[in-house]
Amino acid sequence: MLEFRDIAVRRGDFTLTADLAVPDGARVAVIGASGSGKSTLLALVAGFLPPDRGRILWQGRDLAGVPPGERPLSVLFQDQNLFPHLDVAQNVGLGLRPDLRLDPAQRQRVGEVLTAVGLSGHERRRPASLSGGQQGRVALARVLLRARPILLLDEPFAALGPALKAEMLELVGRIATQTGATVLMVTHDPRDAARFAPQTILIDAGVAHPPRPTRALLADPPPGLRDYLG
Ligand SMILES: Nc1ncnc2c1ncn2[C@@H]1O[C@H](COP(=O)(O)OP(=O)(O)OP(=O)(O)O)[C@@H](O)[C@H]1O
Repeated sequence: MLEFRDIAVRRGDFTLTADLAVPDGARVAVIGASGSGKSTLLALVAGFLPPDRGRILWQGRDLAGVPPGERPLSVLFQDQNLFPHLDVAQNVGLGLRPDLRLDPAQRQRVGEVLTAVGLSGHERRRPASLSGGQQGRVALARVLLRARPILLLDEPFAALGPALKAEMLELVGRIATQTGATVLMVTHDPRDAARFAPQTILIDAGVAHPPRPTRALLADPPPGLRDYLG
């Protein structure tokens, strides 16, 4: 379980509070207006931002003081975190060893995850020569390879068209099932939330609310969310 216990964090004039828990293996959307604190919530879990108050616990262990690279998670942003000077296989291999000194078994594993995301035969290509969807697949292959128990997604497919985005979310769903990951996904699109996440954390007026069933939330949105959805 991922727990936000009595969390408060300030960024300039803005304060976000959170007191909630996310069950193991859950897929949870994070929605709220622009500037409501969605990325801030993920940054707390990732360890990019320390809380001013409260604790974040994973399986009962306080994550305070654990550096981002040692946290039990993978993060995917919109830019897909790909390195332009490295080829596809290297970009994926980084997920196992930042120095890329992979042993034969690890190299084989890179090949397997590239096959799993439909990129077999593209190992030597650079990210710039790939389509947006293919770049997304490279990033997801790395997530699959790392198989960390928490996956944080900050609108990673926002730049893709609707069909491709749906395909990518489907792939994320498969990877999450395969790895058993608990997923937090920031999105501006309620359709993505409905499609991907049975539960949703709504952030409104500086408060991240405990997860609620997504469909019920979208069917009868509270005033703040209704204004945002338009
Ligand atoms: N480095 C910073 N310094 C000061 N204030 C910040 C900083 N980063 C974010 N903020 C403020 O914190 C609040 C929450 O920002 P955050 O990026 O978490 O919102 P968001 O919901 O992810 O927004 P968006 O949907 O536009 O990406 C905003 O009011 C923002 O202005």
